[in-house]
Amino acid sequence: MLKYLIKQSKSLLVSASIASIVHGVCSVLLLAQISAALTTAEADNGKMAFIFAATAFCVMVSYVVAAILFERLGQRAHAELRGFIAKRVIAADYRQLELLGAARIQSALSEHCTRVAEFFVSFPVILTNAVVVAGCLVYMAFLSWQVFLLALLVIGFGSLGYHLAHLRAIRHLDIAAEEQDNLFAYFRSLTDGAKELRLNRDKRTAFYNDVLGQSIEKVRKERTLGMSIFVASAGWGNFLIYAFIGMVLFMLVGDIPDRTLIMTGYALVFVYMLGPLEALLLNIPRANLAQVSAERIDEITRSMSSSESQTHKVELPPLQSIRLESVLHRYYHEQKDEMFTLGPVDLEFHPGEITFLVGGNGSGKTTLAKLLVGLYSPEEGKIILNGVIIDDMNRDYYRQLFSTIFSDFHLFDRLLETRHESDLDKKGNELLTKLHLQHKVKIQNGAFTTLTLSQGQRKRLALAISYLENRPFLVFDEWAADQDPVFKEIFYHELLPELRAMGKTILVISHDDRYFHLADRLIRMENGRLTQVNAWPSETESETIASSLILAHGVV
Ligand SMILES: Nc1ncnc2c1ncn2[C@@H]1O[C@H](COP(=O)(O)OP(=O)(O)OP(=O)(O)O)[C@@H](O)[C@H]1O
Repeated sequence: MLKYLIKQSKSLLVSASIASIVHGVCSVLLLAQISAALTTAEADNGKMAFIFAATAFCVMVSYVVAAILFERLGQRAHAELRGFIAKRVIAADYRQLELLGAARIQSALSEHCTRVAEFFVSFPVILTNAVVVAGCLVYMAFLSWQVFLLALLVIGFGSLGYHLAHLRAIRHLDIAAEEQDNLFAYFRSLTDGAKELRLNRDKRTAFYNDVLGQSIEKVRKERTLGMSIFVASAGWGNFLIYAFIGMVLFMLVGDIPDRTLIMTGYALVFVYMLGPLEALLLNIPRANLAQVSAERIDEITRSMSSSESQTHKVELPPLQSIRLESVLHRYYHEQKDEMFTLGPVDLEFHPGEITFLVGGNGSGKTTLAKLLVGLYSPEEGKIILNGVIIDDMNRDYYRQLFSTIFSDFHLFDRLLETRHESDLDKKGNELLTKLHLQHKVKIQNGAFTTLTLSQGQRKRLALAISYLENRPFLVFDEWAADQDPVFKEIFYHELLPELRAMGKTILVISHDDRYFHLADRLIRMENGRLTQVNAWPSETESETIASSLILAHGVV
């Protein structure tokens, strides 16, 4: 991931790095000039002052340029990452997203993204200070090769200690990053489960103490451990530096004649080098944290594979028929080591036909609908549209035939239409009136004035959107379940026949046995299998089917 970001902003990164290196080099030159001014007896003060001022100016300019460029780089990386993950989420196979879960995606989009972007804040600090430290070492080598060799020895020891610490620390940071994904799921429960938590004190206490609190604590503990190991290794580095200074001052320099002069030069270099070294040791762990987050993002985006090609076609073919041939799908439930199998299903749909899909809870109705509309690809069997087999190459195109309202539907706050029809607002508001919503919500400039509606009203709004989408095939998954009796009547007796008259193909998943007789065809699902395909049930027949459903579930 870091490599991808670096590649995306190559020129900006190169410019920012050059500015950082110039800043580091100029800082060391400044040091050399200060040292020379202090230790050289006869010197051309005017010339030295001029060079000093020019170098100081370069330090200032290179610092500002590097800081601005890296800030831009950081913000760009953040935006790129968010865009990259969002695009992957949009393109991912729906089933992969279900398996991955919303929490992990949220965690990648928020926290992990921020940490990776922070790399670009740490990077200039690391780069500039590494240049200053390297420059100081070179300057020391210039003063004395023995001191330089000693410095290399110290750096060798420091790096070894740092590497060992790094291996251990990364393990803890990885555990923290993994737990953070769970934490995001619990954060969602805080808002999604707000009613339940308020109504039940025990649930609230147990949720906080045993679930959320423990997860927060685990992230805190593991991250603290990981970062403490890094900080300890920074301390080890600091200790080595002082040991190095001590050895140079008291052992290497010893009682040489020009001791004071030489000592002044060294002392200056050491003092000058300490700040950058500390900054270096502190910022490397941050870069490591970014690396851990980048790996996590990689892992999450890798599991969002997309086997399908995205459609670019705008025109849809006239729907003649959709045929499901021996279509099969399986869910594997890991915890219970259980498998739910839907199918093999054979079914055919034609335009202007209302099909009711009925069956008990968990029998597989929604799963069949997801297969039909192309959200799942069949594990076995095939779906055939107008004689053409649907596969990964054309499934996205095929999906554009459908407008669906599943029970867990989502309402966007605006009509997301790329066909910019000028009278979209007018058409939308007429539909809202038709669905008795005109006093609750309006469409203005393509956006809904509010979404704070009752569940039944939200479903009517979703229905209005389905009308506007004007797709040939409509799927309603227990749409009428939240409607009052009056609107249920309107839905089954007026809206469905009207949609059929418009030539739409309609699949209605329903438990409303009173209306089964209104279907052109009634199909029944039981434990993943279609047990009955019934054309044009009469009113008495639909009552019989309803009672057989009740008997099948022992509800009498
Ligand atoms: N996303 C999923 N991952 C794993 N298993 C699932 C998933 N969705 C449904 N299942 C399982 O598949 C079975 C059928 O579920 P489905 O939602 O299709 O039933 P349904 O007939 O629509 O039920 P209901 O009338 O309650 O809406 C259930 O036993 C359920 O446990």
